[in-house]
Amino acid sequence: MSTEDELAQARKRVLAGGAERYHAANAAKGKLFARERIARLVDEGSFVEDGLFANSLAEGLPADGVITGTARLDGREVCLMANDSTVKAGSWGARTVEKIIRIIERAVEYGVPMIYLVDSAGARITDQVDLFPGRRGAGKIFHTQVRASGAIPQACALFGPSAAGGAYIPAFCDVVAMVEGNASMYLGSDRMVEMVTGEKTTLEAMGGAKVHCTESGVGHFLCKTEQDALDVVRAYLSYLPSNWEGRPPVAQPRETSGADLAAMVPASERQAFDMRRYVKALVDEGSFLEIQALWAKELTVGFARLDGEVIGVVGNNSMFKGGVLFPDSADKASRFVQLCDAFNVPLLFLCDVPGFMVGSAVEKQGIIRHGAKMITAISEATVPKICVVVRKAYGAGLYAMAGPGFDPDATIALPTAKIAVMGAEAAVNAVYANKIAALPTDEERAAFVAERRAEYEQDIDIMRLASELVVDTVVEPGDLRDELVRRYRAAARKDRGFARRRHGVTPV
Ligand SMILES: CCC(=O)SCCNC(=O)CCNC(=O)[C@H](O)C(C)(C)COP(=O)(O)OP(=O)(O)OC[C@H]1O[C@@H](n2cnc3c(N)ncnc32)[C@H](O)[C@@H]1OP(=O)(O)O
Repeated sequence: MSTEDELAQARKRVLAGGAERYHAANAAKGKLFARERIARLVDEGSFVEDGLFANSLAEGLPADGVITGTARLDGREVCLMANDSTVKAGSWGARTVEKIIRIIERAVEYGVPMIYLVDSAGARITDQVDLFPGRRGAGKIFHTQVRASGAIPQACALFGPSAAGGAYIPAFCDVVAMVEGNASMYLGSDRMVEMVTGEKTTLEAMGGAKVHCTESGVGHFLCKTEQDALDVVRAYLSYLPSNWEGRPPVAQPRETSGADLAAMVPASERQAFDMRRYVKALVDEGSFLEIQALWAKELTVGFARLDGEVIGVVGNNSMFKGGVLFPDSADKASRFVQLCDAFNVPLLFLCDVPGFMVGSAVEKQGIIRHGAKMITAISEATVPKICVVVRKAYGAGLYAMAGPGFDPDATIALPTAKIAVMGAEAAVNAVYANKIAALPTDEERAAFVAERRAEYEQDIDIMRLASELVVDTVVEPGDLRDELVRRYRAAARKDRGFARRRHGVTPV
């Protein structure tokens, strides 16, 4: 049994983390000590730690390299873990693994978000028999995370490496914030890659924050500093309930920025406009939190507030690749729709979509299964869904954006809306190519095409579609926000039911 003094000494040693040289190395990279990260994130004095003395009989392994516990964040309970990279580079020993599993299990039991502050070399290779293969080995961390997914929010801030198995902790989170320059995720280190494949690369080039936030889509927020990463985790959680049974927190309603929605949408569909600007002008000022802003930019997704209530926005952005849907944008949408559906966040689809990309490159990438995944997510989402056709909704793009066949609570058209199997130019070409080719002069061909196009445009006129009940209403852009507020309010009492099956077989 320790004396009071010995206990205080032991506590002090653990709280100091690893040897000074590791602290100095981290500080030189601009990295904070794991305990400082926690202090900066949670409400002051609210952190309650478990397993402080884990592996304390071993030399040089304070807390076994991970800090776990409960805390309050903006007044709400959370569970968290933080790797201490001053202890064997934050690698996982057997107690590390047990502590991580226990805190995730606790988060599920308490029905509160789980936050992962990651900076880790993955499995502690020297201790592998104890931590790797068993029933409560490292694999159990991932199993527990997957079972927790959709039950509680899981958010990760990544400050340093997350090597090998360590890379899966972020991967199983809803979102990952990565600090530029220091954060990286990879299955094999640069040394291992060279040994196995001969490729010479670096952690940054292969799995750095920029790569994952702009190219692979594994990272969701690219952050300049550690503080930015902590702030974005806090912001993310502010839009979500503590668990799947709750409703998202309601905030004080705010006015819009006052920007003119009508003026933002050019009449010619050949002219691009920035859907992110449009969203920002529609929702409560300053409330749009865009997710994966730098990846698959032809589609924008994120949380926002409408009269104080949280919504999830999915919008086509014609500023990038004309707003056409690609495999990555389809994946981005499906994941976000699933996230919103899991946590009772109503969805708003803002359509300006020419359809899915065509051609051999995307077919080889499996555009059909990626598109099918997006359509599956939208079909399975039972939260209130409103589809606003801002400009065009062509082809399967209409289906992927929760068009009328996908049980939306409403399909709203703006006067600029066009809904069609394809645009007029493509349609006339598809149907009349032989007839056009048979005409003798350019003038005759041009006149024929212009006539057919005019007929086509008349056919898909939005007032005709309103009269056929294809859309539920047509509103002026200036009335859109009020219309949405009223409709979401009405849909809030919707009975979402439960599907009588285990789960679908999702196209992957
Ligand atoms: C589930 C399957 C798995 O997860 S297998 C895990 C495989 N992990 C790896 O291959 C990562 C190996 N480690 C690294 O690449 C580097 O340590 C990284 C993470 C990039 C950090 O580099 P750096 O900050 O320079 O630290 P460092 O290499 O000087 O290491 C500091 C001390 O920690 C140790 N360490 C590191 N990684 C591990 C590990 N996975 N298992 C056991 N020990 C590890 C190093 O040996 C070093 O110790 P010491 O200071 O020499 O006593």
